[in-house]
Amino acid sequence: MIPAAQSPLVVEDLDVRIGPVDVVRDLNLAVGRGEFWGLLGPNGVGKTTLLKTFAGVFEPERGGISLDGKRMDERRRRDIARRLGMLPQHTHYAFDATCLETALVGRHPHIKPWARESRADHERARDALADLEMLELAGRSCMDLSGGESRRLALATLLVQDPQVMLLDEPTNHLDPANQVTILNVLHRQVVEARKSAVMALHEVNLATCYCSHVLLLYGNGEWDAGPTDELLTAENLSRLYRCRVRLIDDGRQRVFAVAGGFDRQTR
Ligand SMILES: Nc1ncnc2c1ncn2[C@@H]1O[C@H](COP(=O)(O)OP(=O)(O)OP(=O)(O)O)[C@@H](O)[C@H]1O
Repeated sequence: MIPAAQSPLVVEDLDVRIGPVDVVRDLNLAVGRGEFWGLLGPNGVGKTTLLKTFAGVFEPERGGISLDGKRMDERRRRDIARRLGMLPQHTHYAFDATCLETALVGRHPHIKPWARESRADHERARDALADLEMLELAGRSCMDLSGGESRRLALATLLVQDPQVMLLDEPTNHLDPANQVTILNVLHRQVVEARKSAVMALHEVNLATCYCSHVLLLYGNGEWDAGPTDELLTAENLSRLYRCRVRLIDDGRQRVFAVAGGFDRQTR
């Protein structure tokens, strides 16, 4: 087992609260290289708030976060941006730029202020757009994209940034099932082949089962559970998590979780 100190993202004794919502109490976690963590919990439990805390942009009540062995609050923002990147839940583009120019913004933490992006930076941006099946849109304005295309462009920009730690807030938002699989395959390759570390908030439990090596479950009132996906993603835990009855369906080829309401009606 990798010692926690060598994990790119280490969370120690963390208490997070927003308004009246107790997000976590005493959270301890080490996200290692090659680990893909799923962050699951009901609406409003604090997944986005916790990701923002991991990114160093939301202040915890207690405890701290270390990035590559150094406390986050001792690092400069530019240094953090070279090591950690976040895909926010919503994608808004403030400037009318092409998709290629927008993706190139991901290189900014790596180049000197006022310097131009290099040929290698351009190649990296084109490769990321190609990975997200968006190369044909490279010259299109980012203002003219559909919801799903905007989402894929935001993810391409994150790939161009190339951080060790990726924080992903519902990356599959706005995407049809095929595109969900496309982008999760890209992210999974980043994690497994390039040995990156990812924490991804999502609501699609069956995608978490397929892609995540570990899960962090937020139950509300500061309660949480963390560990390997195989151990923690059970019908019992999911029923408690979402406060509705969840069943495991296993046809011998695939195991899927289903909310029992609709399923019960079909099989009665
Ligand atoms: N700036 C704020 N001030 C006060 N409360 C806030 C603020 N931002 C968010 N909240 C509240 O904090 C709680 C947690 O919000 P958060 O967005 O982290 O939840 P979430 O688990 O990501 O939700 P969802 O699954 O719906 O995206 C919610 O009740 C939300 O209304």
